[in-house]
Amino acid sequence: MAEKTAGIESLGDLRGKRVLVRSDLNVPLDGTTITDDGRIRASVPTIKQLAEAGARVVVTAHLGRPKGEPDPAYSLRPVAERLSELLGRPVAFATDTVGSSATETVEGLGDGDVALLENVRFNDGETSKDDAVRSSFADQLAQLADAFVSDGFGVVHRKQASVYDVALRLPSAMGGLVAAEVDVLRRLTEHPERPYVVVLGGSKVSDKLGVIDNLIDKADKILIGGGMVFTFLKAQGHEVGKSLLEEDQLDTCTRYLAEAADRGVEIVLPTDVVVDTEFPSSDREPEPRVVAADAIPADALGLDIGPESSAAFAAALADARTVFWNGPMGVFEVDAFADGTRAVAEALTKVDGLSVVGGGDSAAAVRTLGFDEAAFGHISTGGGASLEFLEGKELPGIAVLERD
Ligand SMILES: Nc1ncnc2c1ncn2[C@@H]1O[C@H](COP(=O)(O)OP(=O)(O)OP(=O)(O)O)[C@@H](O)[C@H]1O
Ligand SMILES: O=C(O)[C@H](O)COP(=O)(O)O
Repeated sequence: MAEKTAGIESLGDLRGKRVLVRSDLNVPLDGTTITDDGRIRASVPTIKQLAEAGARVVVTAHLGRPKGEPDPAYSLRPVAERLSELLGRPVAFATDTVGSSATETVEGLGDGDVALLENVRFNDGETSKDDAVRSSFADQLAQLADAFVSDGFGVVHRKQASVYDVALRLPSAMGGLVAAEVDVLRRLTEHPERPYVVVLGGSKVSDKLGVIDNLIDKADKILIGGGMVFTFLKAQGHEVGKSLLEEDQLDTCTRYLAEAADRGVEIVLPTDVVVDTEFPSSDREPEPRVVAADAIPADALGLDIGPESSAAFAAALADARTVFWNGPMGVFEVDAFADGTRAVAEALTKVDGLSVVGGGDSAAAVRTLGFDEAAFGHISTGGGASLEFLEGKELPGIAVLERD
């Protein structure tokens, strides 16, 4: 994909030009404190590159999922401050996206200056399914700039005004972050070195089953942990107590298990799990217990893979030459249920080949558990986007840059 798509140099001399950059600055916040700034750091090189080229850089991004109107809980102001620290230069903050503050802020930029517009999802035109509504918002965004750079890999799977429609209105280019992400993910889908092991976990079971469908004829082993486990265990006829379960996906899981067996792909499920009687909360000390995966008590729920499974997953990863990991193995945010995720992360750091971590929570897990990012081949900034890429779906934010 990337080789067909022009990079920033294709936009010509940018000195004095207003360049709108779509970044993914959707970071986790605790109040106004950024708890993981990985996506901001990943966005810095492109913004810096444009500023150094003399462009007047106008960054647009979303935070969370506000309902198409301003909501102070989702303000990008704290992100503007962090971006400014990381860039080592002021970042002007516009308190709206296309209104008077945005216009004045952009007008006030000198060559090489940087501005961040308030959360683009405070405008209902951004995410509207109605093409006309999205288009009219995209027209307003486009008026703020002379060129567009798409650099928010985490949103390229969204057909939204600041990702898709604006690229139809301005000379557009792919930013270095999107190009690098596409390049690595392509290595996972085209001729991966073998053995190729995929590790899936997390809580969004239905979101991830499509990936299994697409990888079942590419991967050698698929290791399943996290909240996904229980729908598979149930599909195998085991009781899962109060664990996360997506009943409507049982048939799909049964089909994948059969298909994998037919094709000689090993689907590895945990043999033991760490359970508790309640989901962790701040007003109760966890009481973790290890039980066999086929004997989860009716009053318990699985919150991590057990030690035997962690060792088995690490062993399955030991000789891998290509690994893709998406979704934590357990509720890693709570120490009592973080061991499985820690074991998989540790195993990935030892892979002799390409190891890719995809998914916002998995990437955050790696960092909060104290691993050095450099020990992994690549940590993707995209959760849904990297999954949809691996599912083989067309990503609107990339397709729009590649059109003739
Ligand atoms: N057994 C479990 N039961 C319930 N929740 C779980 C379980 N194991 C992991 N989780 C939760 O799954 C969440 C992460 O799942 P998710 O599918 O969102 O991961 P991700 O794909 O890495 O992230 P994102 O979709 O944000 O990019 C974590 O908050 C974790 O606590
Ligand atoms: O967190 C993400 O995966 C991206 O920022 C996209 O956010 P969204 O799922 O709300 O579109």
